[in-house]
Amino acid sequence: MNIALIAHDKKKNDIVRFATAYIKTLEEHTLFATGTTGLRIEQETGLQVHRFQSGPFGGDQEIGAMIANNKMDVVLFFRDPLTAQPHEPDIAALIRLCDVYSVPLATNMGTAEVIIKGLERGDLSWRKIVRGEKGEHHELD
Ligand SMILES: O=C(CO)COP(=O)(O)O
Repeated sequence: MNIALIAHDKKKNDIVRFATAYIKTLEEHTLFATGTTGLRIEQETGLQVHRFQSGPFGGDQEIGAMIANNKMDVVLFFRDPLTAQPHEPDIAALIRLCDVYSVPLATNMGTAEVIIKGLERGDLSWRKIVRGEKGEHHELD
C-alpha cells in the first residue's frame, strides 16, 4: 500500500512517535510524506520515505495529485487545528480529494491508530481492487 504521512509542526513529535510505534507495519509499505515530516521520520525512525515538497511549498498538493491519480491508499495527516496555516487552501483541497476518491484519511492520532490496525488486519485490501492491482506496492511512474 502507498501511505502518506503528514504532520503540522506542533504534531511532528506525535507522528514520529506514531511511526516508531508502528515501524514493523509501516516498513512493509511504501511511505510518502511532505518534506519536513518525511525528513523527521527518516532521521528518527530509519524508515525510508519518498519526500515531497514541504506543505506550504506544495507538498499537500503533490500528495493530492497522487490521490487524483489513484496512487495513494491511506493518508495519515496529524493536523494542528489550533494554529493558522499559510496554505490552508491546500490542506482543505487534500482533505477534499480524500473524500472525492474515498481514500481512508486520519486527521489525528486516534484515527490513525484505528486505520493502521485495520491495515494490519487486511481491512484495506479493497484498495488493491480499486487500483486494479494484485501486488502490495504501487511504484511511482
Ligand atoms: O504543512 C504540512 C501539511 O499541511 C506539512 O508540511 P511539512 O511536513 O513540510 O512540515
